[in-house]
Amino acid sequence: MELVIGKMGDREIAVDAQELVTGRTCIIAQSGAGKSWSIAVLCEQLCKAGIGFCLIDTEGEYCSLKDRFDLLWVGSGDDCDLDIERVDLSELMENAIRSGTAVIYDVSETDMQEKVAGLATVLYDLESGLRKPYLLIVEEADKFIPQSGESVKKIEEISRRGRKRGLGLLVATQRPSLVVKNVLSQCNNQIIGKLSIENDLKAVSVFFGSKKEVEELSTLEPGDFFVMGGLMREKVKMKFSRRETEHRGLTPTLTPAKPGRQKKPRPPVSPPVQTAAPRPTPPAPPGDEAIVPVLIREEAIDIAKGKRRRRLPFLEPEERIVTAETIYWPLALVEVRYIGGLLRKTTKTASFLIELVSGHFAAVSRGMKILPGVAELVGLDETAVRAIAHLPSGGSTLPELEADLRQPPDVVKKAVKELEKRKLVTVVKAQGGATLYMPLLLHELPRFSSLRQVLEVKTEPLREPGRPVEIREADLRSILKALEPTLEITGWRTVYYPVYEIRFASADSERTLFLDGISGKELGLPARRER
Ligand SMILES: Nc1ncnc2c1ncn2[C@@H]1O[C@H](COP(=O)(O)OP(=O)(O)OP(=O)(O)O)[C@@H](O)[C@H]1O
Repeated sequence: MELVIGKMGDREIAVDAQELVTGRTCIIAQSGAGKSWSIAVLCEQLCKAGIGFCLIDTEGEYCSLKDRFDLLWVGSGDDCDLDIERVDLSELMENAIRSGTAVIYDVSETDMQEKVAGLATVLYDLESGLRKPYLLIVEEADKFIPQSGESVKKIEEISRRGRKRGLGLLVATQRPSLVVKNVLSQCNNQIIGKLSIENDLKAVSVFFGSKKEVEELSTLEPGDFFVMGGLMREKVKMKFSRRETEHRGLTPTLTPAKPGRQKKPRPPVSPPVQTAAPRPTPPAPPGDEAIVPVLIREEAIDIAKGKRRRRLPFLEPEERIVTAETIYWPLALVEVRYIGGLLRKTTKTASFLIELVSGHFAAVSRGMKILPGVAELVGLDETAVRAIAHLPSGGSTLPELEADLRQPPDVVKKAVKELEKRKLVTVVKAQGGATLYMPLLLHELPRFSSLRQVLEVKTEPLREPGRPVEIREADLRSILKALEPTLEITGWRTVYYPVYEIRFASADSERTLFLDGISGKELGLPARRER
């Protein structure tokens, strides 16, 4: 039997169902490259073909499959079919294997390791007797079978011995270099999408015949994957089909099932299993959010090792790495309104991300980019900001500036003195003896009409203190007001970004370097002692 999963140009691409269900398959791609989407497409096809599987859902994002298909959702909360804390797992899985029922095992609200270990053991033991084709799908495999740290041994055993029992394994990860090597090497089927981190490209290079193909991985679009191994007769690069059910990949919380839906009766699961007891769900207090890091500390240290300074080539670097700490850097997504347009009659909106330690703007997608923002203006008073914003590159005299700012001479003089002290203006004697004040800003001031930042990243509650915020809403408001008097801040969302702070020391000096916790690239952020 074949399952159609996508297209290569106009050609439909189908995989061998037997191989998928009883073989060992890995789906590998970086965050946002379409893993959850492709797993959902595979699940939809398996459901249509009536083939049983159990999907370990770590984010509570697959329950939308229930909108179209008859499957069991085991999890936490009233909307699930079965309460994960109370269900008799052996009974449930025996019935599911016998009847070919699909099960979503939603561990997003539980102690995942323990629940997944229990499930893997039950499935393996049951299949030792039943030997009926059934597929175990493990999302975020790097959490359960990590290269370093505690691994769910039963999953490793399934990867080695499951096939003979009819128990297949599909593991998905965004960080192949962090998954137990034995499991990936047992995967005779590979579905590999976009990857950019060097270590991960190295980890999958064994599956490719040429360096060129490995390099191509970093250029793939979301949904594009190489499919290889026993799933197909030949390696193909294809795009997964459109999903038939809603994609909730960006929503990490459990989503309630729609009321009043018409559904076919579920396959019998007997004897009846305990159902979830209603429990009160107190609203969680809104806390700070943090963007989930991709790089682990060991990798950050590896990257930092390559950045140690050396005086002479070929000699050992003289710098040591003294500390490597994860720092959560405060950012704010700011929404503003102001009067703009050609005739300055239209209300305009803009949004931007600003880091709240020094005032740089930031762009976040797969990693963070630091952009000139208002950092040079932080700490200036409102008239000084207005003065620097009004100074033309050719300079102004004090009386000209007083007229522009409509401020008395002593106020303007004070502002200019402040700018001089901060080296943001220089004083030049023009021909004829006039004193000109010329701006020395390193970067152009932001133009609001071009600011359109959105933030589409996965966040989790901030679990440790972030780097202290130094720019608050009121501080930013006074800078922005000085640049655009009609502007008002209409939205402010603080989010913390993961950064590794690496401290180097040599015999005579110390320095700090920041590495992006997602891309591993160096970030130009201010070190603590420098402020
Ligand atoms: N085959 C596809 N066709 C069209 N769009 C796709 C496809 N695959 C992925 N996308 C787009 O890419 C986005 C990200 O996909 P998805 O959530 O599956 O990524 P992911 O690899 O699971 O990310 P994460 O690891 O962060 O959960 C989707 O919201 C969707 O917009």
